[in-house]
This record gives sequence, C-alpha cells and structure tokens, in this order.
Amino acid sequence: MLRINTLKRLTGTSLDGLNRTVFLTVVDAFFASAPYGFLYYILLDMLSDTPNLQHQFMLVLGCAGMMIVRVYLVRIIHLDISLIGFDAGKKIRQQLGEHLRKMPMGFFQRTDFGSVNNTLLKDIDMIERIFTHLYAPIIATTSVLCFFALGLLLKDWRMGVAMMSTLPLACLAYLLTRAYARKWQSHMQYLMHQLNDAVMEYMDGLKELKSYRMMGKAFSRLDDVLTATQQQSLKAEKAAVWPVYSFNVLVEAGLMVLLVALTWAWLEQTIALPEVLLFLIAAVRFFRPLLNMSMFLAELNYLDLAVNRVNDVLDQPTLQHGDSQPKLDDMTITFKGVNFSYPGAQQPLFENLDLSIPSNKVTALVGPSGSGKSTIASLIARFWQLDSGEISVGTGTGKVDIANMPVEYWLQHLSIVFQSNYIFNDTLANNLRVAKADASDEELWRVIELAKLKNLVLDMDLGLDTEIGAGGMHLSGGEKQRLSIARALLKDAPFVILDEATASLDPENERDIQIAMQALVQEKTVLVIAHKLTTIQYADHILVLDKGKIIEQGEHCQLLNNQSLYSELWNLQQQAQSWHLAV
Ligand SMILES: Nc1ncnc2c1ncn2[C@@H]1O[C@H](COP(=O)(O)OP(=O)(O)OP(=O)(O)O)[C@@H](O)[C@H]1O
Repeated sequence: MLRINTLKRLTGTSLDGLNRTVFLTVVDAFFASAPYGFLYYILLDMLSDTPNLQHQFMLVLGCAGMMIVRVYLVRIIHLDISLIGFDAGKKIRQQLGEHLRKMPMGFFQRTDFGSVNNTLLKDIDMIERIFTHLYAPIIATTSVLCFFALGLLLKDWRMGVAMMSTLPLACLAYLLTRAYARKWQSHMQYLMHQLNDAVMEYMDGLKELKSYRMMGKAFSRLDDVLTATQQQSLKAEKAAVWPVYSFNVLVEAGLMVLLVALTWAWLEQTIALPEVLLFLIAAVRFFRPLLNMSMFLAELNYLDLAVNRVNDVLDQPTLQHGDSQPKLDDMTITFKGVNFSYPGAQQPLFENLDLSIPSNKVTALVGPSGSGKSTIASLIARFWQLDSGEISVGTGTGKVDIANMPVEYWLQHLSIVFQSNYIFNDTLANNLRVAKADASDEELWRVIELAKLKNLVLDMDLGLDTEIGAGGMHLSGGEKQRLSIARALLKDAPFVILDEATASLDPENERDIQIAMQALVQEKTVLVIAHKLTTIQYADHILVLDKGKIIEQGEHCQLLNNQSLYSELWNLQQQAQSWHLAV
C-alpha cells in the first residue's frame, strides 16, 4: 500500500530498519487493541452475580501495564520512522542531484526551473513528510482494524459482519471517486508549477518590466496564471473531498447496520448485555481509525503524484559517456561529421561539421550572430548530447572521443570564461575556490594579482573573506569578468575557452581583462569566441563560421586577402568605429 518498492528504488537503498519498525508498530497496535478484550471481561465480571473486585483490579492493572509498554514502543517507533524518513529524503535528494548533474542542458531548457525546483524541494519534502508522519499511523491503523475485526468476528460473527457490511462499498466508492480527484490534484500541481515559474520570471525580469511599465496586472502571464489558479483551486478542493466524503459516509452507515443488528439480536434474546456493550464500545474504537484511514489515503494520492514527478526526472536520459581516463598531453580538438540540433529546433544547426583546433595555439572562432559559435564551445564542454558524429581530443593513436571519458574527468581539462559568469552568494575566497577547492591563500592572491583584482580586494574590509554576490558586495560587470578569469587561472586547465569574454566592456576594463587573459592563455590551447575582430587578429588560427558551417580558415592577413565573409565583417567593424549617435 505504501509503495515501499517505489521508495526503495527512489532512495536506492533497502530503507534500513523498516522491518523492525513495522514489527514494533504491529506489536503496538496489538497492545492498543488488547485492553478492549480486558474490558469485556471486566464488564462480564461487573454484570455477574458475584463480582470479583480483585479479578477486575488485575485486569485494570494489565491494561495499565500495556499502556506503559506502549509509551516506550511509540517513542521508539516515532524516532525510528523519523530517522528512516529523513534518511530517505536525503538519499532521494542526493540521487536527484546526481542525476541532474549528468543531464544535458536540454533538460533545463525544456523544463522550467520552477518545476525542477518544485520537485527538488516540495515533492521530496512531501515524500519525506508522508513517510515520517503517515507510514507508522497507516500500519498501526491497519493492524488495529485487523485485530478488532478478527476479535469481534470470533466473539459474534453476526455482529462483526454487520459492523463491516458497508466496508466493501466504501472502498469501491473511494476507488471510483479517487480517479476524478487525482485528475484535479494533478492539474492543480501543474498550475502551481506554472505559478512558480511565472513568479520567478517576474522577479528575474523586474528591471525590464519596470522600464516598460509592465508591472502588476500589465504582466499578463503572471496575472492569467494567478486567476486560473484561484478559479481552479476551488474546483480541485471540491473534487478532493469526494473520495474522503463518500468513504466516510458509507463506513458510518456500517454503524447503523450494527445498531439494527444489535437491537434485533437483543429482541430475539440471542445476545447478552456484555456483548452488546462490547460491540457498542468497540464500534467507536473501530470506526474512528477507519475514518482516519480515508484522510491517510487522500494524502497518499499526493505521495503518488510527488513520486511520479521525481520518477519523471530520474527517467530522463543522462549524457552518454564512457569510463576511459587517459592522460591527455595533446589538446588538439577535432570535430568529425558532427550533427547537432537544439531540442525542438526546426532544422539542425550543424550538419556534418568538421573542424580542428590545434594544440597549444590560440584559435579564434568568428562569424555572424547566430552562426553557432557558442554552441561549438558548449559541445566541447559536453553541455549537450551530439545527434551523431565525434568530437575527439589528441592526435594519432592518442586520439580519444571526448564522449568516451566521464564528463567530470573531461571537464577537469577545460577552463571556460563566459560573457556573463555566475557569482555565488559566498565569500570572495570561496567563489575562487570553486575552481580548486584546496587552493591556499597564496595561490588565491597570485591569481587575484594576475586578474587585475588586487586593488579591489585590498579595498575590501574583509579581503578574501568579503561576502560577494546576492548577500554581500556586488561587483561590476568587468569585476565579475576578471573574477571568472581568476577562477580559470586557478584551475590552470590545459584547454581554455573564452566565449565573448571581453564583449560589452569599457576600454579600461577591456585593457585589464586583456592583460589578465594573457596570463591565462600562456602555454595553453585556447579557443576564443569574439565579435570584435580586432581582439583576435593576432590569433594563430581563425575559423570563420556561417550558418553552422566553417566557410573559411587561416590567419588574419590570409583571410583579409580572401575577400570573403571575414574581410566583409572586418571592413564593417572598421567603419563602425567612426559611427556616433547624433541628435
Ligand atoms: N539553448 C538553445 N536552445 C535552442 N536554440 C538555441 C539555443 N542556443 C542557441 N540556439 C540557437 O542556435 C543558433 C546558434 O546559436 P549560438 O549562440 O551558438 O550562436 P552564436 O554564433 O554564438 O551567436 P552570438 O554571436 O549572437 O552569441 C541560433 O540560431 C540560436 O537561436
């Protein structure tokens, strides 16, 4: 009932200690039910012609003893199940995190961040909560019901049957209405994800929305989702009531049947007073947990939905990779017959693309906007899965398909500086140590100096320990850029990718960054992606890309002489330098 196998699959473990907890819960349920048997004998004794006080006292003492044992048992069960639940939650989070790490960027593009966020936080929290709060009560309630049903059937099968006569009908009604409620619950979850995404998008785009006077209702996507969520949640609430409501009404109808049966048997004189009293008391004890059970079952619907969403993420294919970890001395990168399309794109971006990036040289990749430059860098960094073809590193017999190595191993050989780089909400030192966890302070200062950040850090009160990012000091675009160059310097990887690293910077910043980059690219294999051709004119090798194809390659002078796309772009940029805005 509790989909333990599914949870075992999600946690990837055997949920240690669960069997002991189940056993203790059943024992506890027995101790919870047994006093009702004692009560019957107390009643019998009380109503007999010769009541025996000592006998009754012993029975009461027996009940008290069971209660004391139960206090101890309940404490152990609660502790055990909490530990198992938290551990399961931790393991599911770890497993999901590990899986997400191995997934191509395409997943994050197709799936809104809000949904991933919801699955990582809310869904797992739901699984953990249901596990820690519902697992033991459900087993306990089921066991109590079984003990009671068995005891009462043995005592007087006619009354037992009467009491449980409506149960099959209640279960049937529950199952029939559950499908309807589930449809709504699932729709509501979808709307909540949409709402989450719309709120995140609203917050992210606040600056743009403000500048275009699109705040509040004017941002219709958020407004539409808010209205839809409000309208539909009422319907969903109504739908969710049906399984619980129909189950409860039909179960309670069993009490009526019992009363009729008891009255009939009493009039027929086929039942004695102690039995009548016993069944009346037991009915209260029997129906209450049964009604609780319907609430538990309703909660289990949410568990199913949460588990399905976690499974959806876990079933997404990860990036294919091999296990080979060769020593890579030659960093020549070769694309051979590479085919690649973005998910959902109408046509492939690269068809049969061949190119080569020589080792220990600076190669520049230029071309019009949208020609595919950044995608080439992303494919080298294994952010995406190729449709077909091969990207290899090395030459001759030492050549290795980068897909044959674990992604992490391959990424150890790369440093990438993007145009916009992420700054973690942490200290400056920790932001740098992302590149090398065990770097000493001396190493940090060395790269800070090379990245032209020394004066900035010296001006900070706490130096390397200054909080930067969201919770601390905010850095300018140029400072962030130099910080990411410092990170790359610290990593000291043999292959460096600079993707528009100097775009949109002022001349002073650009000069500082050029100096920092000179330090970064020393004796490395470098791929520079740049719009501004002046920044790459001295590159050893220039690849000109247009609409996903390499249409020219060579050195700057050679390409100028070709009088083709490169020289066209060069001339346009030279002319652009004399442009100015006039009013
Ligand atoms: N994540 C993505 N999902 C879908 N399509 C994408 C994605 N990234 C880029 N594209 C598309 O692929 C094509 C190549 O994009 P890419 O960013 O590689 O070009 P680029 O040459 O680097 O452009 P720019 O110089 O403007 O940065 C473009 O048509 C772009 O719209």
